[in-house]
Amino acid sequence: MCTLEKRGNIFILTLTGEGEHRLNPTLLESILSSLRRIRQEATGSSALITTAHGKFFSNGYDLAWARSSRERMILMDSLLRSVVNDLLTLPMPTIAAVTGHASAAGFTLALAHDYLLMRSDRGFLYMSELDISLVLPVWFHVILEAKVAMPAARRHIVMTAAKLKAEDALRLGVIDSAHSSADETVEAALDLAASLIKRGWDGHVYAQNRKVFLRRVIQAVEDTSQTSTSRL
Ligand SMILES: CCCCCCCCCCCCC/C=C/C(=O)SCCNC(=O)CCNC(=O)[C@H](O)C(C)(C)COP(=O)(O)OP(=O)(O)OC[C@H]1O[C@@H](n2cnc3c(N)ncnc32)[C@H](O)[C@@H]1OP(=O)(O)O
Repeated sequence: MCTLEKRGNIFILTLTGEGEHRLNPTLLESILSSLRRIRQEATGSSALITTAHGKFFSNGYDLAWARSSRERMILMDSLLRSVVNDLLTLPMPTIAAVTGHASAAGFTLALAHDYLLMRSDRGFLYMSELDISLVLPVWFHVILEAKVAMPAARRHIVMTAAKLKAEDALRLGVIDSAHSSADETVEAALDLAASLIKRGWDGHVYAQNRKVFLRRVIQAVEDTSQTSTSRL
């Protein structure tokens, strides 16, 4: 599940518990509910930080739940698309404070934020599809293309299923900053959020500019005709 805390104009969405924070309908609906609350409660210039408890930020889709049926895979994909679309249209800056492993759909969830801060002592960013004989959904890659500039870096991430530590992710331009611990990562995210809020932007104008800046990503997220042909 997840919790939502408000500190001044900073919203902190935390994936709770010591588990892998696998993205299944229960967790995805909980995130969607929190994002709806943020839209209702935000007043003035605000920011969102998404983080997690334990050694995982999110270990990706809950394949154990979904493998039994195509319908379940499609539902999981559809709900994650909704979460990502809500993040991409949220009227405030968004920051992922990656305090643990982020795999495949969990990595994509982190990439759906405007900023990505990561702990350097533990945790990988890991597009694991090749290792688990699944095919990367096109929309996952469209997000990766928008966030990671170098083709060689994207090839390393997708075509070698690299387990990126924070120092690798920083060198490859995947993350904005690396920090010595989970607590340091959240502290840095709070500092970044405060500095962005201080600019006093109109959140709806911010969201409209992000829609221009990431228009191809939003198109891909909304285009459900591009579902992957992964093996279940
Ligand atoms: C036909 C259907 C059509 C339908 C249409 C819609 C379909 C849509 C679906 C399509 C699906 C495709 C997309 C898929 C999306 C998904 O999300 S699928 C699920 C993806 N998830 C996974 O694959 C899980 C991957 N995770 C793992 O393999 C592991 O959990 C892990 C991330 C590698 C972590 O493993 P674990 O052993 O738990 O790790 P640790 O014990 O924490 O660490 C291992 C060792 O590494 C050391 N370490 C960790 N971090 C660091 C660091 N930053 N620096 C240095 N060292 C580090 C750690 O200390 C450990 O070392 P030892 O202690 O020495 O072992």
